[in-house]
Amino acid sequence: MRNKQTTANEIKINDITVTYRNGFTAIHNASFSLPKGSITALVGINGSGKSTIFKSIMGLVSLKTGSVNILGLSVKQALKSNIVAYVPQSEEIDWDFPILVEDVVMMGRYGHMNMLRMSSAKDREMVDQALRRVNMQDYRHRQIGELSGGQKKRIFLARALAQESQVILLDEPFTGVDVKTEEHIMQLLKVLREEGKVILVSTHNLGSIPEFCDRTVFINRTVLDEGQTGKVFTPDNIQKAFGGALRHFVLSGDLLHTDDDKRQVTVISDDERPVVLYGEQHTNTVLNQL
Ligand SMILES: Nc1ncnc2c1ncn2[C@@H]1O[C@H](COP(=O)(O)OP(=O)(O)OP(=O)(O)O)[C@@H](O)[C@H]1O
Repeated sequence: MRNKQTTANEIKINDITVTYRNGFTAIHNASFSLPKGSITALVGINGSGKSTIFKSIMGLVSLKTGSVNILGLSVKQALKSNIVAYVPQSEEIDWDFPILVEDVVMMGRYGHMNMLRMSSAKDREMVDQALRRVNMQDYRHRQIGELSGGQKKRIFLARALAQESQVILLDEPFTGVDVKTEEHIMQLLKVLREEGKVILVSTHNLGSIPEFCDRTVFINRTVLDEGQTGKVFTPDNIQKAFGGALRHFVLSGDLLHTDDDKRQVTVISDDERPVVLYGEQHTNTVLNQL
């Protein structure tokens, strides 16, 4: 039986296995929790199952084993209650579809409207507010397809804000965005965390994880490790998750020191923002982002 006491303050992924129709098992026996008022990074190589985890939380794939509990509700109940918002990867969207920016954001309000989808003053106010929060109010009458990659991301984030959801899932929010937009999105996510939202972000920007994610889940078709970023974001786990799939530079010995100091600088990069480690091999500490 569902125990509201232990799950109402978190999303609980419990031993899930997802097998696609072609028989491929993308995720097996994965378990982790996402507490309210936290930002969690979902980290793994291409094809490790990050999008499949998102789809499991949104009820878009059926589970072969296990369960997903969202703040005390089943996935079906959570979707019905409109408490889960999703910011998709850019590739998933047909940008040629003719639709205005403000209409994309208004889509976040659909769950609050009746069947005729007539927007109320409150709906319009929430759209205005959401556009202001992502600093895109001047673009509301533009076609979404005319915006840059970073601007499109902000509009989809605005749609999630307009939805007033409890849970925000962001699939690669920093891909193709400039540093300023990345900073802006991170600041906004921090504010949403303070508001008590549950935020799950898949990202290849390893360097920004210690800066803004309280928790990290490393996956490769199952959970390799998970917990507070300060504890689990270690060189060993990064290596375990990415193996040889990372760009890896080590500066040591003569390049750094004139004495026999054994400490070295290690720069590990999956995509854009690298993670920088300093210390002796295996005792490196994360120096945070460059
Ligand atoms: N509809 C599907 N049918 C069959 N296999 C699928 C389907 N969707 C995804 N897969 C497979 O499941 C695995 C996990 O895919 P998923 O999209 O979850 O990975 P990901 O970690 O999000 O990857 P990326 O970082 O490239 O976005 C991949 O091997 C993929 O080919």
